[in-house]
Amino acid sequence: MQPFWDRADALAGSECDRAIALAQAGLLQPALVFGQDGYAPNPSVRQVDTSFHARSSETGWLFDIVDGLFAEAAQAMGVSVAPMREDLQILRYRPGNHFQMWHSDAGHDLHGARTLSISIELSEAGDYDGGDLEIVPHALKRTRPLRRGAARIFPSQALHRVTPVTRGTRWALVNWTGSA
Ligand SMILES: O=C(O)CCC(=O)C(=O)O
Ligand SMILES: [Fe+2]
Repeated sequence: MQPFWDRADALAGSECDRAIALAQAGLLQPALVFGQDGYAPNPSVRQVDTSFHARSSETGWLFDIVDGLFAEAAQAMGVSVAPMREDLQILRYRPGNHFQMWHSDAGHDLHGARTLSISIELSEAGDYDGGDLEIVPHALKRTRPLRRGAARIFPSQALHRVTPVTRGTRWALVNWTGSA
C-alpha cells in the first residue's frame, strides 16, 4: 500500500465553512481516548474538542464527498473499502490542543475493522502554527502543512500524531472506513 494519498482540493472553501458551521451548531466536547477504563478524557494523550455527525439530510453532501475520496484512494492504494459507517468527526484544535501520542486508528478498540483514515484540513495553513498531522514514516518532520480543503488518506494502522497548536485554531474533519 502507498504510504498516503493526497487530494489538494477535496473541499472548496465554502464547503470547509459549511463543515465548521455543522460543528459550531452541534455539540463540541472534549475528546475521549480509549484506555483501560474504556473511553475517557486523557489530555496528556489527546486534548481537542470534537463533534460527531451522523449521515443525514443535513450532512449527506459531506458524506458523499468523503465516500468518493475514500473510494478513489482505495483504488490507488490497492485495498477495498465500503461506504463509511462511522459518524463524521469535526475537530477544533485551539492553542495547546493536540493528539500528541503516536497512535494507530485501528486494532486497539472496537475499530479493528478500519482500513483507511482521512483527515481534511478545514483551516487555512496560515491561521495556525503547530497542529501538524505526522504519519510514520513518510510525513515525519513535514514542514509544510496541507492547505485548506486538502485531504490526506492513510492506512489506519499507520502510527500518527498531531503536534500541539501553538497559535490560532486548526479545524479538521476525520473519519475512517473499512471493508464491506
Ligand atoms: O487531526 C487530525 O488530522 C487527525 C486526528 C487523529 O489522528 C484522530 O482523531 O484519530
Ligand atoms: Fe488518529
